[in-house]
Amino acid sequence: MAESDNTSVQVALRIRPLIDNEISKGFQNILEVFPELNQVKIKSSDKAFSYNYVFDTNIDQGLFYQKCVQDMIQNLFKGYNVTILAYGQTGSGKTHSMGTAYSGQENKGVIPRAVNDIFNFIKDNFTYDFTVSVSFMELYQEVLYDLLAMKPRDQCVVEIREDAKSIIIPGLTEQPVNSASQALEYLIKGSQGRATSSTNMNAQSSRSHAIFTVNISMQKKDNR
Ligand SMILES: Nc1ncnc2c1ncn2[C@@H]1O[C@H](COP(=O)(O)OP(=O)(O)OP(=O)(O)O)[C@@H](O)[C@H]1O
Repeated sequence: MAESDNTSVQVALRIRPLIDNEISKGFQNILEVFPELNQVKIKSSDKAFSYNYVFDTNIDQGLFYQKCVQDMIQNLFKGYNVTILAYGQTGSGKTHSMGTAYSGQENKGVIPRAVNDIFNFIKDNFTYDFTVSVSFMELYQEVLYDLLAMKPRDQCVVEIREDAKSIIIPGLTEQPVNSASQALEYLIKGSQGRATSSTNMNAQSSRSHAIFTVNISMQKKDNR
């Protein structure tokens, strides 16, 4: 993944700042952070936890991406699958960090930054022809929805199947894209169709899992 070791799965802990609502209720941060050791300690106990990366509340979106995601994007062009997964309880900052609810803003998260890097790599590469497509799905209450089907929600349901080699989703929309902005338009359109409502811990909770996939095929120009 990046500088700290070469294992195929790495974990980054990002601690989000307290939001206004929490500050007004007197909530306090309970973690002591040792970024240089990639460790956190619960202040009231001796319990410490280590990760591949630990980011304190002051890390900005750009540095977060640069430190723990950007290097992985190169691996796509070496033929690897790259998965970036955000895990945490409601309100912990998954949508913010991933940029799934991107609407064109400056303070963008991982997905728009990764899409930009993918197309920058393609633009600078003259050896290969590239074909890129995107898909976007949502798992909500055990039902899988195709967020790019552009149909009424009850007609967007797709099924998960398994063939001899892999998991497949027959009928899932794959939109061909030629630029970062085109790919991000689909991210914006798809995320507008997601189920959201409030939880006790997040006024704008996603209430679901979302998977945005970028498929890249590359063919050496000489081989045609
Ligand atoms: N690093 C951060 N800096 C500033 N604000 C943040 C950060 N991370 C999250 N937030 C804010 O915290 C709130 C909750 O974040 P977010 O919606 O991303 O959580 P979530 O994990 O996706 O929650 P859910 O699972 O309920 O969808 C939002 O108001 C978001 O803007």
